[in-house]
Amino acid sequence: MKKNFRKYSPGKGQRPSHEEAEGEVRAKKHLGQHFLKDEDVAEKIGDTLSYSGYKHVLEIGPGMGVLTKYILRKEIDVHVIEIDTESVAYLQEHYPQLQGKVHEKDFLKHDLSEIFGQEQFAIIGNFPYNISTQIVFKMLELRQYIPEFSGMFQKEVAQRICEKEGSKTYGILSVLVQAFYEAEYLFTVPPSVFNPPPKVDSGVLRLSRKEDFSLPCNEKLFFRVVKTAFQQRRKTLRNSLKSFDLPENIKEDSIFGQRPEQLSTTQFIELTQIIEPHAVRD
Ligand SMILES: C[S@@+](CC[C@H](N)C(=O)[O-])C[C@H]1O[C@@H](n2cnc3c(N)ncnc32)[C@H](O)[C@@H]1O
Repeated sequence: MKKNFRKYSPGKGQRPSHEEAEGEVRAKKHLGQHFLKDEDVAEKIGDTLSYSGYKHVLEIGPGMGVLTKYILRKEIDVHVIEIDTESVAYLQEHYPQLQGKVHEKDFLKHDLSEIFGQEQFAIIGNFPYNISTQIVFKMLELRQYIPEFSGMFQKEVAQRICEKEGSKTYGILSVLVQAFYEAEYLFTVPPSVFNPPPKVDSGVLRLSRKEDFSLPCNEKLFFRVVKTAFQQRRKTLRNSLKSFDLPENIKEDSIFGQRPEQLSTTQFIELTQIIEPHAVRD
């Protein structure tokens, strides 16, 4: 990591400190606002997408645009979605090239087909940590439109998403994301590069959708099996998955004798295939 962090400045020259700068957005805790003040980190995050194989990028939560400005340098159509009216006004004033592409909406509630139709788009962001899990679940729901996803989460969340089986932090997010995406933990970012600084380290990851991302099992059932198994993660699968009306001839030493954190994504798919003929259809 470089030592001389450059201060954040939206093209108006250096300022004594972020807190003192006039006309900037006041950080609101309930919106998870921790503004990045280090240009090198912002540029590095901007470089985490490949910008190929799709025409559009959506940035979630641009705030004052510190990351946006690096995405705008790429040859790609950039849209941003921001819930905070004050940030939206700031972006409209400082980034005229975003005209018509700043969506003042809640990412979790907005229908993104209103922006991109049925076209493919990548997602990037320094995400609001208070809704990180919901962001990942929405991305999974829309996976057929999202070939690439990168950005910053609380370090533990980023690590959990990329974790492999056998670890204590391996869980629902790891299995569900890795069923459809290659997940890479890229680098750690310290609290000192934010204003206000969060209490914990942050981590940047990249998710690249697998070429064949349709599972060889009932996908709805796969989600249910994974979630149910991890709700009682200390039980063996034969106990935690009782509600699924399992086959009667389960052997002790089979996959069902294991705990969920021991199973790879592929084994969860196999498990779903075994359960599928017995599962009550919804
Ligand atoms: C951690 S800050 C990052 C801001 C900016 N990208 C940066 O790096 O300085 C998260 C941003 O997400 C925005 N945000 C929070 N909840 C949101 C939601 N549901 N939909 C869209 N934006 C949201 C906040 O207003 C804030 O600007």
